[in-house]
Amino acid sequence: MTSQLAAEVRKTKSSHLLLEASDRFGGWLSSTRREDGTVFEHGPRGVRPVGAAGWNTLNMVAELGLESEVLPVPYDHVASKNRFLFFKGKLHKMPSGLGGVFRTVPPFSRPLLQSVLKEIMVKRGKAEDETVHAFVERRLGAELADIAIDCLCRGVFAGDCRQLSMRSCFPPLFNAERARGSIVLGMVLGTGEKQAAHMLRLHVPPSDLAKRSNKESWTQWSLKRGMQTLPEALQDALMCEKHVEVHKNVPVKGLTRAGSGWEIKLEDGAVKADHIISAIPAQALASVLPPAAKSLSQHLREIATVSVALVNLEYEGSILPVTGFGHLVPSSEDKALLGVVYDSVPFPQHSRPGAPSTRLTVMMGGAWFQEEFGKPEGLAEQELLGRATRAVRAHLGVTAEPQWSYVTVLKDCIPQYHLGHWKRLESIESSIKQHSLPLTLAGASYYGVSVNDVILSGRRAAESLVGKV
Ligand SMILES: Cc1cc2nc3c(=O)[nH]c(=O)nc-3n(C[C@H](O)[C@H](O)[C@H](O)COP(=O)(O)OP(=O)(O)OC[C@H]3O[C@@H](n4cnc5c(N)ncnc54)[C@H](O)[C@@H]3O)c2cc1C
Ligand SMILES: C=CC1=C(C)c2cc3[nH]c(cc4nc(cc5[nH]c(cc1n2)c(C)c5CCC(=O)O)C(CCC(=O)O)=C4C)c(C)c3C=C
Repeated sequence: MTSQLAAEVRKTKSSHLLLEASDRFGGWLSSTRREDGTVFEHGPRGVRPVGAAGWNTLNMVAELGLESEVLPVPYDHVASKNRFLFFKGKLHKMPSGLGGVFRTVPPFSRPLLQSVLKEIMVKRGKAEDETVHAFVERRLGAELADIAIDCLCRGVFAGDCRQLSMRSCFPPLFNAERARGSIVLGMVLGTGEKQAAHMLRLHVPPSDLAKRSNKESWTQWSLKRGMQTLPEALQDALMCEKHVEVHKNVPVKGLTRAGSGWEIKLEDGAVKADHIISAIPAQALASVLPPAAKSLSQHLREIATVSVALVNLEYEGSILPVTGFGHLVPSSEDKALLGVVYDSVPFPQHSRPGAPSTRLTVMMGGAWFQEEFGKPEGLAEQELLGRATRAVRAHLGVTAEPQWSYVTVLKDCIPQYHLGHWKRLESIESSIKQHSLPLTLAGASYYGVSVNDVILSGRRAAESLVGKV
């Protein structure tokens, strides 16, 4: 079958070939659509419409004809205003709005404003990079670092803020300190010409949909039939293109140099390419590069990933004691339990019509996966389901049994930008240059893990080649 594919590919005049190892496109964008209309997300569930990267994604959504599929969550929605922490056995609403900044909001022992004002006086750091925890502890105090930032890193990277790099995970805040000596001043005054020029280079004029997101102050959006709709629509659009071929179930097994290009080894057969855009995880790329690219492979292998155990739950009726986007759990409270998303609050349209129901997603593991669960392979679903429902009972007081559940282990699903990630990226880029490899990198392993970042990285990779076509 595959050798037939290799022969077919050689025969066609396609100038662009997309190869996907698995039986579906979209990677971690994965949604279950039940026959009764319920949608459960097993990967990302909301995309932020903010900034050039956010507009770029919405422009693509519009171009793919998905405007009518968009489910926006506006600024004044309860899911935008209410986000919780589970700390010392209790749920706490995170400070929001002006009131939340001036008042002391438990579990914090002083108003956020006090920490923010003090931040302006803190001396500028000198390190080339710093862990997220060290940076925030130095500038805003131990309490915010131990609780709020610890949670934030678990809810974006499923990662440990004591290992993650401030420079690579939160570049605007790192650059703000560098430019103005303070996060607060940097955010208020801007970080100077360098950043502005960078934004201009992005050149993302907003579509009507992106303008609408701005006008209506969306905080995030999803799609009526789930996030998986996006790669499906993209696949359909690509299949209509004359010079593009897309293939699934075709893992790239190896790469060797052939003249000025590559020979791509498939399971059975091979195809030739002038240039490769790699959108596979860094470690997967390392394992297919030729031995001559040993040092590049080594740097790619250093980009670690973590696994997440994800449990979707559906309960009969409206069973939540609070309403909001969900809650995060600091590692000091429970290392294994990262947080719970209250999916039916931001996206009630994904719930089955008729009788009320509550959909939750419990996420576990991340940077603590190995120490808490062992190897991700072969874990008992019942154990993970039990752990998830016990957390829902302890955190939310829900004693009912779920009427539907789905357990999955997402192995190596999220890259970790550990301390010194920027240096690794420099070594990777310079290795590609030094060996004149016709290779461009895209995807979550390098310059941002969000859906927006990843889509923008693909666009940039393609644009960098346009001159060569
Ligand atoms: C649980 C979870 C929740 C998340 N929540 C959000 C969120 O709310 N908002 C947000 O913006 N982001 C979120 N993210 C992050 C975001 O979803 C991911 O970072 C992003 O989808 C990664 O996309 P990617 O294309 O870089 O990588 P992947 O999705 O990993 O895709 C890589 C593809 O390469 C294929 N592949 C691998 N090896 C080969 C090979 N040898 N040959 C051919 N193909 C190969 C794989 O099969 C896969 O399809 C979340 C991630 C997870 C895991
Ligand atoms: C409330 C609980 C949350 C859990 C549990 C959670 C898990 C989780 N998230 C990611 C990756 C990303 N999440 C992102 C955005 C995001 N996540 C939550 C909450 C939880 N996430 C919220 C409220 C948001 C929106 C943030 C906002 O509006 O300010 C993103 C995108 C970040 C961006 O820059 O756009 C990513 C990436 C993983 C891997 C994960 C697993 C435990």
